[in-house]
Amino acid sequence: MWRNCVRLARGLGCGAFLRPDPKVSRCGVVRGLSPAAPCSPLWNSVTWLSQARELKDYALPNSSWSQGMMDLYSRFLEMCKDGTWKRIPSYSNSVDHLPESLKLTSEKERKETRLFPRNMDTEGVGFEYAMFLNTSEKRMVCLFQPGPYLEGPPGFAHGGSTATIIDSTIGGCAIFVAGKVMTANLSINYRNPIPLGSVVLVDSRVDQVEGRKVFLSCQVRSIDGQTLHAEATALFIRVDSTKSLQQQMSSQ
Ligand SMILES: CCCCCCCC/C=C\CCCCCCCC(=O)SCCNC(=O)CCNC(=O)[C@H](O)C(C)(C)COP(=O)(O)OP(=O)(O)OC[C@H]1O[C@@H](n2cnc3c(N)ncnc32)[C@H](O)[C@@H]1OP(=O)(O)O
Repeated sequence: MWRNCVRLARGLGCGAFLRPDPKVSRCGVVRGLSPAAPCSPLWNSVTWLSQARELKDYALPNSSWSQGMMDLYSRFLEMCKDGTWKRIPSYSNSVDHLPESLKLTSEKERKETRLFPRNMDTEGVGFEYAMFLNTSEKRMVCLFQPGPYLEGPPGFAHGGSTATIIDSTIGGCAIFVAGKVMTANLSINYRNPIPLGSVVLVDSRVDQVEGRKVFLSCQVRSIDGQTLHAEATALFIRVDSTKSLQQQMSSQ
C-alpha cells in the first residue's frame, strides 16, 4: 500500500501544486541570490538566504509525497497567501537556519553535522515533513509522512521518530516565539500507532511563557482529525537572547 502511495504520487507529480519560481529548482535548491520560500514575505525579506552556496530546502514537495500530503500542503500554501501562515523552509544543517549575523564564529565554518530529521538523502524513506507557522496563534503545524526507515512495530512508526517530529515541531514553535531554547522536558502519550506512509498533522502551540520557561502542547492527528495518535506537553528553557527569532530576523 505504501509503495502504491509512492507510485501514485510519482505518477501525479508535484508540479501542479507549486507556483514555480524559476530560480528555485524542483528539489528546492536555492540558486544564486534567490530566496527559497515562495509564499512567505518574512523569509523572502531576509538576507541570510542570499548566499552563493546552494541550500536545498527539504520542506518542498518531492515524488515520495503521497496525494494526502500534497493536498494538505497545497491547503496550507493557500492559507499562506494572506500572511496568516508562513511556510518554514528546512535545511540539512541547523546552522543554515540562522542569519549570518547570529552565527557564532565557530558556526560560520562548515561542520559535518546534520539536523537529525534531515539525515537521510533518499526521498521518502525517513522523515518527510513541512512546517507552517501561525505567529498570531503562536502555533506551528507540521505535515508529517513517516517513511519505511522509521519503522518500530511492523508497519508503524517508531515511537522515537514520533518524539523527534514532535520535539522538532514544538521546538520550532518555541524558537520562533521565544528565541533560542532547549528542550528541558517532553512528555508524550501515545494513543494510536501511526501507519508508515500515512500523513499526520503535528499541531503545536505555546501555551505560556514564564520568564525563561516556555510551556507548549501538541497533538498528532490523522488528516481527517478522527484519530488522535499522540499528545504531548513540553517545557523549553530560553538559553540566551531575549528576542524571538522572528524579531531578530525582521530587524536584519
Ligand atoms: C535548531 C534549529 C534552529 C532553526 C530554527 C528555525 C527553523 C525552525 C524549524 C525547526 C527547528 C527544529 C527545532 C529542533 C528543536 C530540538 C530541541 C532539542 O532537541 S534540544 C536538545 C535536548 N535538550 C537538551 O539537551 C537540554 C539539556 N539540558 C540543559 O541544557 C539545561 O538543563 C537547560 C538549558 C534545559 C536548563 O539549564 P539552565 O542551567 O539554563 O537552567 P536551570 O536553572 O537548570 O532551569 C531554569 C528553570 O527551569 C526549570 N527546569 C529546568 N529543567 C527542568 C525540567 N526538566 N523540568 C521542570 N523544570 C525544569 C528549573 O527548575 C528552573 O526553574 P526556576 O527558575 O528555578 O523556577
